[in-house]
Amino acid sequence: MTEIIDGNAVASEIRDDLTDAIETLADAGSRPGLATVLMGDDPASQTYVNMKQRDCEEVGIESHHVDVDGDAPPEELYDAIADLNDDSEVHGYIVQAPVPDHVDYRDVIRRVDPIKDVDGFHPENVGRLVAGDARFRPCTPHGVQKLLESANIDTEGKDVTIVGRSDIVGKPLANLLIQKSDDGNATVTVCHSRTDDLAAKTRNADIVVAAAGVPELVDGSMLEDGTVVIDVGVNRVDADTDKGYELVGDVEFESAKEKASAITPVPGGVGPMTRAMLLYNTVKAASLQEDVAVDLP
Ligand SMILES: Nc1nc(=O)c2c([nH]1)NC[C@@H]1CN(c3ccc(C(=O)N[C@@H](CCC(=O)O)C(=O)O)cc3)C=[N+]21
Repeated sequence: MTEIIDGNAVASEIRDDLTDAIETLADAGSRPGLATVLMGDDPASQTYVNMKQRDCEEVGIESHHVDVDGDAPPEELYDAIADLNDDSEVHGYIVQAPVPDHVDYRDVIRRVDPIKDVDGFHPENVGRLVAGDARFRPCTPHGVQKLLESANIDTEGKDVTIVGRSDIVGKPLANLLIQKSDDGNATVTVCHSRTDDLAAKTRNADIVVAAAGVPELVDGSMLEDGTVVIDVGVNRVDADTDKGYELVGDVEFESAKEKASAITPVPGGVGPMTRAMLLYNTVKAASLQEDVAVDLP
């Protein structure tokens, strides 16, 4: 039987576990604050922002939001960032990607105060992670690690094939999984659009993480029996539904499920974990800035 890993359930447990830490902070007189910044009106980004606000409410994190006009000059976004860096009620914030084409996301990230960088994208935080001294683990890779842990899937000595080399998922996840630690110790292969014979790499894997942003790129024919399959893809494809679209992963679920020992669905897999780990990083940011020790799950 293939185990369907329930990301909504694991994310809900993490939110529960975070409430203790949030109470500890409240007792010390501070409430963690998370802000989202959205430049432009990408509909997917708007959905995520709304979901994050609901998550915050549920656990007792104060949520803030800043909209920047999609046609505004980059400086307007930089000003919003400077304001958030100065705002003592905001312990963490993220600038929703993608930003409009006339803005360079790297220039944006460099302006975020690293202690408030709950995405973990600032070069200082990337460097710390690579050096094995992560301050904020990027939310999606961290969520993948927590999902594996929740399903009792040990990564030690395992062959993990990551499909996708993004700065947000593939690269940081590869770095975390090769680290000498209980949630690392894996042998990692990172594949991408120029990889020769992708199927040979996925067939060799004990664990496949699909994070390429290509709908249904990985199917059952590319997997050996017993593989653990983690689907990071959240692709909106046009469909005849109420919303006019359907959410499709980077894995062809039905055929992959026939081979997998465990698999994450889309929706309801990695997505909710990404949001839960954002709350986690926000609590950690508040703990660091307020100098109040907390127990994190
Ligand atoms: N600075 C920045 N940080 C991010 O972390 C970031 C970003 N930009 N840009 C876009 C991606 C994507 N992302 C998702 C988060 C949650 C779900 C999620 O909760 N998905 C639900 C359902 C979503 C739905 O129904 O549309 C699920 O998979 O079950 C999906 C995708 C965060 N990202």
